[in-house]
Amino acid sequence: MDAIVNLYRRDRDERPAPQDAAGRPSREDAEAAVRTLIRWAGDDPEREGLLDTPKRVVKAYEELFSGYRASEAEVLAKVFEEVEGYGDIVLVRDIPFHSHCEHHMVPFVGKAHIAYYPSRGVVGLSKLARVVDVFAKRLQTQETMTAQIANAIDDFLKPRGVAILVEAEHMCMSMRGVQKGGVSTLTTQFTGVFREDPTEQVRFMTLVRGLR
Ligand SMILES: Nc1nc2c(ncn2[C@@H]2O[C@H](COP(=O)(O)OP(=O)(O)OP(=O)(O)O)[C@@H](O)[C@H]2O)c(=O)[nH]1
Ligand SMILES: [Zn+2]
Repeated sequence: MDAIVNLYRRDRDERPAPQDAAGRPSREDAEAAVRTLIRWAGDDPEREGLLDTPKRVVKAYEELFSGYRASEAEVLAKVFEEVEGYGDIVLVRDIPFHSHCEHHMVPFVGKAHIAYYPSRGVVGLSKLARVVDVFAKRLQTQETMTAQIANAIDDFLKPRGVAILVEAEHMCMSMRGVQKGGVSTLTTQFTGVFREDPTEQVRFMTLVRGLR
């Protein structure tokens, strides 16, 4: 388990800063690349219905991959130190997200469930959903995304522990390739008390699956 966590930490540390725009192609270059892909798919980028498509696709990419220009540090910067006697799990479940796998650049779509045990403070609940999007809106694997979310909350909040469950359907498995629709992939990451104490993991899973 430690080896896996360390792998992800190393992976995260060695990534080029996502905000670094050096070497980024121009908008015109990106639009030309879309025209090439349209031709590769077998259509004519000069026909009426497709004329504005490269522009739209590039604009959509700005939105779908906005995570490269977002920072978990900014999202999690505001910690409320006052917990006023609360010392149990905070769980925010069913956070919807959509991401793109780094293998095919095809969407994977699902939900994240995030819990932490506060120690020195809590964050606004929306920040947990925002931190999901920081990482979801980049190219990656579900495993990496799960680890990155857990590590970010661990690093910035310094809680007694973090537990994350991510469940998603990968369109690269349903729309192409093996063509198995409706398959769920579940990934988890536990730190601190959740990693050390299996009963806390069970409690987390029970709360995630519990009363609706
Ligand atoms: N572990 C992991 N695998 C993923 C994820 N997203 C996609 N994949 C897998 O990435 C693999 C890529 O396999 P390759 O053999 O290199 O590519 P491929 O020929 O397109 O594979 P097929 O999807 O089996 O057709 C596939 O097995 C995908 O199911 C992810 O988030 N995590
Ligand atoms: Zn894929």
